[in-house]
Amino acid sequence: MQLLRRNARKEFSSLTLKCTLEALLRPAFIKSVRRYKAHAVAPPQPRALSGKSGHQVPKQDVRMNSLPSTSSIQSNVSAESTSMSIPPVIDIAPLICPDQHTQEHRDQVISQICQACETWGFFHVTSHGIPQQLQLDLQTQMRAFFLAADPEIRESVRRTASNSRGYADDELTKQLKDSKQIFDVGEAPRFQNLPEDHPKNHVQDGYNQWPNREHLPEFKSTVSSYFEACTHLCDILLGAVVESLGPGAREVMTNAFEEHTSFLRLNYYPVVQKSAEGTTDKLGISRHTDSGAITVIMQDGTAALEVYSGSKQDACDGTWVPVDPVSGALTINTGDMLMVWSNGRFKAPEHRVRAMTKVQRYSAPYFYNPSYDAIVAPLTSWDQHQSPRYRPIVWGDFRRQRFAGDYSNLGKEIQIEDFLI
Ligand SMILES: O=C(O)CCC(=O)C(=O)O
Ligand SMILES: [Fe+2]
Repeated sequence: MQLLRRNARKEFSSLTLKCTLEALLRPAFIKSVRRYKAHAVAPPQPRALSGKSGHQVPKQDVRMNSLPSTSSIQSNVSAESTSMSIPPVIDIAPLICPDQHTQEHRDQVISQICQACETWGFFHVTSHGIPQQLQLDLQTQMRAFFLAADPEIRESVRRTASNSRGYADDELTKQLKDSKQIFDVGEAPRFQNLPEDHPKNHVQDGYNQWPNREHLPEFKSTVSSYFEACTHLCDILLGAVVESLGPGAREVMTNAFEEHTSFLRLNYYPVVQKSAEGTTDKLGISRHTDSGAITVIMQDGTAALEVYSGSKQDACDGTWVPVDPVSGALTINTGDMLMVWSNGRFKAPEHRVRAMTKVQRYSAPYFYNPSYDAIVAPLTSWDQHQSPRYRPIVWGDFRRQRFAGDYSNLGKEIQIEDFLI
């Protein structure tokens, strides 16, 4: 583990912001236990698990994509987009550079994050420490990969039923084919002196496949750097919310993420065919919740992501609310595992992506997932009045079943509701 972290450290040597650099290098490359301690913060007051806590999600209509096409990221996001952004925008500088802020500031930020997780399950973060240049570089590589004229560049890394990592253009969400193409990559291999596809480097999700260096020389290093930066950001975000989940939660999470199985997905949404009215009934991604703990989404400047304001899975009691990109921010959402750990207090929001009818879109969600053998069960000590609402889940089993459903239509896909007590 330490060795891998040390290799990743090299990737950041070009970062310039001192605070960012320190934040990226300091805790993420030492053992998880110490990572969380390095960011230890006073717990915010636990909030009651009640529909009345926090603000209510206002109802509003789906807003159609009105942003111009952009080839570069957040800097091109229009003012119109940001003013419509309803999930909160949280400046997390006090978490990224704790030495430069007071404990009070850190506590404020943590309580904002917890409130966002309890209500929307979505928020945007600024001052997150991931350099804009790295994001721009990632977008350049995404375009180079997905738009490469030679299809063999993608075909050579196509994922299979036994290897979830690589390229796909046939992803299913809730048994529906998404109008997008993806490339998935996970943690660097354990044995770096052996090829990535060596059996010793196979994990449950498979192994990383990389396009030929001759065609895309910067792809692997850029994607790997961005992956490590997201891991570090998620360590910090989880470290922030964990204190509010009661005594013992930090240790549980620390153990659960010791051998994290996170993966980064590169999404490309091509322009789909539309009707004479200029609309489509297709979706970039159908409604779903993310199955892991936390997702960090880098959106390009094109609005299409929406969160459901309704109360129930697959219900019709809410509306689709835009989660438009915010200049300089990354978009964060909570997933099923954090919802289970928090015993339903933090929401795993249903979200979807509209299909592109005018311009193509790119996004890069990083899914922060626990160890395969982590047993995820409700932590109830933060509210003694609650009994567990979910049965314990072995993350690796849940993940395996979800991937099987994403890969081929198995009928009803496993959902977190199946674990409700
Ligand atoms: O493209 C986006 O903005 C979000 C993607 C997403 O929700 C996912 O890949 O699970
Ligand atoms: Fe998602």
